[in-house]
Amino acid sequence: MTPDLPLQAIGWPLDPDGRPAIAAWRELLAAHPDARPARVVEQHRSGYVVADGPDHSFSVESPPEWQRTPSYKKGATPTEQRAGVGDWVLIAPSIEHAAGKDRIVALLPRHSAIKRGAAGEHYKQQLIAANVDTVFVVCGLDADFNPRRIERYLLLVSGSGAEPVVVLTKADEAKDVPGSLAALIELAAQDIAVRAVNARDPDSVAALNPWLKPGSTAVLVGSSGAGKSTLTNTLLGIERMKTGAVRESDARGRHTTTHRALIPLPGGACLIDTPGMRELKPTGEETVADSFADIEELASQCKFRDCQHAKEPGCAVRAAIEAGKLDPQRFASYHKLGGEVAGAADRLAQRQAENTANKAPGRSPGRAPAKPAGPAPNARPTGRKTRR
Ligand SMILES: Nc1nc2c(ncn2[C@@H]2O[C@H](COP(=O)(O)OP(=O)(O)OP(=O)(O)O)[C@@H](O)[C@H]2O)c(=O)[nH]1
Ligand SMILES: [Zn+2]
Repeated sequence: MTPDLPLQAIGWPLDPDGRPAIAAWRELLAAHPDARPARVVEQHRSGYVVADGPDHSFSVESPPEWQRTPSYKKGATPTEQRAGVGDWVLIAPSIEHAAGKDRIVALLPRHSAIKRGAAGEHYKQQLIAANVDTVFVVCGLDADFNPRRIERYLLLVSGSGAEPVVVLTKADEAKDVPGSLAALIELAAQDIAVRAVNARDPDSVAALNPWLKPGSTAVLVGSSGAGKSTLTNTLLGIERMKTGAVRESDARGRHTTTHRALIPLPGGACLIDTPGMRELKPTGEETVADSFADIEELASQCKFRDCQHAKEPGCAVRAAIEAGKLDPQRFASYHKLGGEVAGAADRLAQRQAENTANKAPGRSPGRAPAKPAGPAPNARPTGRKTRR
């Protein structure tokens, strides 16, 4: 079987026999004999732009159930279950559209998903990118340098199925690169790669090549001005993204696109650039213990198994802080993020309970009980007290 070269160039995974590497994808393809795969490269409010090769992208219609407002009470598809940038979809000619526009007929299951909690009163998740192998957490070695924000990104990436790599830009202008690297020493202990680069210099950016193998997909996340567009340009070798320029709003004066373009790189990898994200709320699905394994390890040595690491005698965490072995700010971050994840997990569980209640036959939509059945997907940092 001839491999689908254009598809492979935008990340379509094939097994050695030339078949889609994921069994569920093969099944969906078999179930939709008239459809063909394409990858979402841009998401707009009205529909999607998909690609079936590195040089061919076109707009398609979304399924009707994705066009409704995502209200769980009305049974519309939740936002995170609709396609986002990086998703693989099956497309087929739309019957209503004589013009020949294709329509998305299926969303192929994701092998990874980077998500965050969306701003707003109601619990919502927002997909940042799907089917990503590597997440480059980009942070400048200037005034933007902030280990706490990096921790927050790493928490969101934990459990996504993608590998995080911390990319510190502006190394050429930084005064104290070793000092900044030392502030991230816990990451190295967790086997998270950290690379300091000059994003404008191709030789320096080549340090990221191990994560940019042909067929792989990487996403750049980081705050505005961190150097994501600069990195993209250097990797592309051309002036593609408008570096440093403020992205314009459309004619109606509002942003109607979530601009997250998927860009094929000359070396055969794909890159997804995200706009700078100001808010990084956990979804409640994260595992704080994974991102703070160093603190969890210390906590396992505390005298009391339900130690809050406050004033208890025999607290190994406080002892480590006092001995200068644990950064008190990292501990504060652990506490803060732990509380946020637990809060989001409660809201997620409540939403799931409401969803179940509304789907139950003979029930009119209404408020679900405050304490839902079933386990919350996550625990507070102190939640381990019952486990020892
Ligand atoms: N000297 C130096 N300047 C850099 C480096 N990386 C980025 N810059 C500069 O920093 C500014 C912001 O970089 P951008 O690439 O636009 O940042 P961004 O992350 O894409 O920002 P948003 O598009 O707002 O999300 C630009 O003026 C870049 O030229 C670097 O490694 N070294
Ligand atoms: Zn303790």
